[in-house]
Amino acid sequence: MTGRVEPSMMRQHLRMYLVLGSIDCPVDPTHVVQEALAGGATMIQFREKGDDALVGEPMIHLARRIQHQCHQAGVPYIVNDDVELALKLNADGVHIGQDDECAADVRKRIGNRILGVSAHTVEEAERAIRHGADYIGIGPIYPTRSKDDARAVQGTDILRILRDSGIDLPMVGIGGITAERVEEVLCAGADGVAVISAVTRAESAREAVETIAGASERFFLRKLANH
Ligand SMILES: Cc1ncc(COP(=O)(O)OP(=O)(O)O)c(N)n1
Ligand SMILES: Cc1ncsc1CCOP(=O)(O)O
Ligand SMILES: [Mg+2]
Repeated sequence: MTGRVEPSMMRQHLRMYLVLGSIDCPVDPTHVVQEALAGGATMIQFREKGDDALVGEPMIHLARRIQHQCHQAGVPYIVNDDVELALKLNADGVHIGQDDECAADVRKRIGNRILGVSAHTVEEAERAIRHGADYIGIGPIYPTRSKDDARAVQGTDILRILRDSGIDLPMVGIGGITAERVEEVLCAGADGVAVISAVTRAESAREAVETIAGASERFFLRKLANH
């Protein structure tokens, strides 16, 4: 990568952002990824955490396999939390939260790779911007079963509050998002949706992604037509 990713490109990557690790998937996670990519996932985050999560070589092996799938599909591959792993794999980016390594330090370590930072308030979002975030992840928007230590549910109001405060950075909503909720999340100001269970636990990950991506596309086409 020669320079930092452009905000307009970042917004496209955030449209249908799949986040997953082995514990989120009732079947082989690489199968879920393959189906999700075929359905139109626009970015993938490897988030291998939780009680029964893989560690060591098996974790690295899975991380590499998913990275290869993303590379073949031309879709950016982001590593959650583990900056060391992201650098070792030469991933396209890293996502960190408020309890992880300081975003400014991560920016220095990863150069121009994509940096995503979780934020729950205007102050956290403004700090993430100062520290060099390319996008912010906002949530949980709705109740979630995929993150034990999730903060309080924020609803879509937080997205509106952030936009009304003048924050223009690419922004993705996360937490309990389903196809039926996509429009509400985008309407409140998000550029896209990040989902785990709505895709990983769907009977068909491909159809789940197609439905979510379709709802998103319809929203943005309507927005364009109304301008
Ligand atoms: C896109 C996106 N947004 C938010 C998060 C949550 O990050 P964090 O708060 O660090 O929590 P963990 O995911 O590490 O448990 C995310 N991973 N992705
Ligand atoms: C990682 C994360 N951060 C905030 S909520 C969440 C979990 C989202 O998972 P789901 O889409 O299954 O609610
Ligand atoms: Mg984290």
